[in-house]
Amino acid sequence: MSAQLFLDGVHRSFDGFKAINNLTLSVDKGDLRAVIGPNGAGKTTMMDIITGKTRPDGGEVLWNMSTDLTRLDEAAVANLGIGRKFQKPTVFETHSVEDNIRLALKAPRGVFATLFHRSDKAEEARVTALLDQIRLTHLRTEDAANLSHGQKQWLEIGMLLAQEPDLLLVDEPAAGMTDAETMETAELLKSIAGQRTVIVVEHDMDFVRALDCRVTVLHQGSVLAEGSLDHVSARDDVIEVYLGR
Ligand SMILES: Nc1ncnc2c1ncn2[C@@H]1O[C@H](COP(=O)(O)OP(=O)(O)OP(=O)(O)O)[C@@H](O)[C@H]1O
Repeated sequence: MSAQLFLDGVHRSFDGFKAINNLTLSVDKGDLRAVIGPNGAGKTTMMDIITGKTRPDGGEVLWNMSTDLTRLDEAAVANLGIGRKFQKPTVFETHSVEDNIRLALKAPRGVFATLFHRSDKAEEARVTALLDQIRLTHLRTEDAANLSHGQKQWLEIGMLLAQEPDLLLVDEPAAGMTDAETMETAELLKSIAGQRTVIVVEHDMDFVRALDCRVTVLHQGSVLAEGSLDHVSARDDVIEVYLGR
């Protein structure tokens, strides 16, 4: 097997409730994967387990089929090149867009440093390339505080990219975005995949459709269905868990 990330029989209960129940999931290097599922399906808990925030009661989470992430803490997981973007954007509001990226370039993985350093040419080229990728070149000298919600999300994605993650976990990026921002975010994540692996948890089906990628449906802590969005959304069991019939 060649999966970059392989969850094997993972369990986690909270007060007897099985939030993650024998979850097995495999993602290859460079994949773009959407994870969907009704409220309480275990999506956030799954991300928490991958990133070392929550320890499972059992099972393994293998990185490159060798390192069991469940034995590591959050900092060690981040250090392996696994970056996480939470739903709420966290950028340095009183710094310019380009300085936010510069700070992230200097920081150790998983921690944004708080000191500025002198920039060199290579670093400036990287800042320029990242700003271009996240579509914020025209706003590079603007304070981050003045960005729209969607632009702040892109900036934070850019800050994570500055840290060269191999795997990017993104939690509901489209929440609160305009329709145009939502579609641009899908394009951005598609442009990141291939070089990096991207796993996106999302509720917005227009966004998931725009991602045009393999979809995993979680339900009661395990995988209910997997395949294209058309494939999974045509299944009676998926329709049932979404519509509660
Ligand atoms: N720290 C915790 N303590 C107790 N129960 C928890 C904890 N974390 C999660 N749960 C429970 O586990 C279940 C799965 O929650 P989780 O947040 O992973 O679902 P989700 O699929 O991300 O849902 P949503 O789409 O609403 O964010 C829920 O019933 C939740 O209440």
